[in-house]
Amino acid sequence: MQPEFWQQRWREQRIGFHQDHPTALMLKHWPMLDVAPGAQVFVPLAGKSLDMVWLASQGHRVLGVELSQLAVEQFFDENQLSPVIRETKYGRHYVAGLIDLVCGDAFGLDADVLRDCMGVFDRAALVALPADLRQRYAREVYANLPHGCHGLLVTLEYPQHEKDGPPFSVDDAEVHALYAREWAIDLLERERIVPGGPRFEEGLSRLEMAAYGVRRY
Ligand SMILES: C[S@@+](CC[C@H](N)C(=O)[O-])C[C@H]1O[C@@H](n2cnc3c(N)ncnc32)[C@H](O)[C@@H]1O
Repeated sequence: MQPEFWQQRWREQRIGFHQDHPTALMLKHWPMLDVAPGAQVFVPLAGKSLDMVWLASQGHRVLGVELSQLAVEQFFDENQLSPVIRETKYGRHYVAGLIDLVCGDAFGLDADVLRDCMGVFDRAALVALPADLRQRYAREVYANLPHGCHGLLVTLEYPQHEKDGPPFSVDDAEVHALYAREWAIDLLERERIVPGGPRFEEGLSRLEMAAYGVRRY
């Protein structure tokens, strides 16, 4: 999945993954995870997700990263936020209130910039990546999060041969293979999505969404 693929999706506004509300599984499970209110929460592959607004409303500082400048600009415009912009080696940071959204490559982040992220929220991020990049993502991005960091990972599962991603199917075995050496993984909920809907699920015989609590040892 090359950056140009996503840049084009944003240019053409083919962003069916975007929700005009915060993720329901986050609203349900986040409060039980006990991420301290002042903790910074990492939101990888953030898009213009309203999850960032909700996390900030809970008192969290948010560190998002998103490749597309269009997505970043739409996020601040649509939420009536006026960001202050500064450049670092990680990209262009747009900062407003508790939210710091970096327009840059998640694979360019290091342990230094992520050192305060005691929380993580991953929706449509791991599953947006093809298999080889998922391995790099776990090894190179999650590995830079501090010990004790905890949060929520939302995945999708469906018969991969029935449809091409993204989003890709990432099953329970893969989640464990990617993370279990460094992270405690706890399946919180698995939700069956009724097939035949008008969006991505069209044509799939089975589609499930799973929410995992994750905690770095
Ligand atoms: C499927 S979307 C999900 C966005 C958001 N998490 C949501 O729930 O709406 C994936 C996003 O990741 C961005 N992206 C893809 N690869 C990236 C990378 N290497 N670094 C930062 N952002 C990336 C894309 O531009 C796209 O906006």
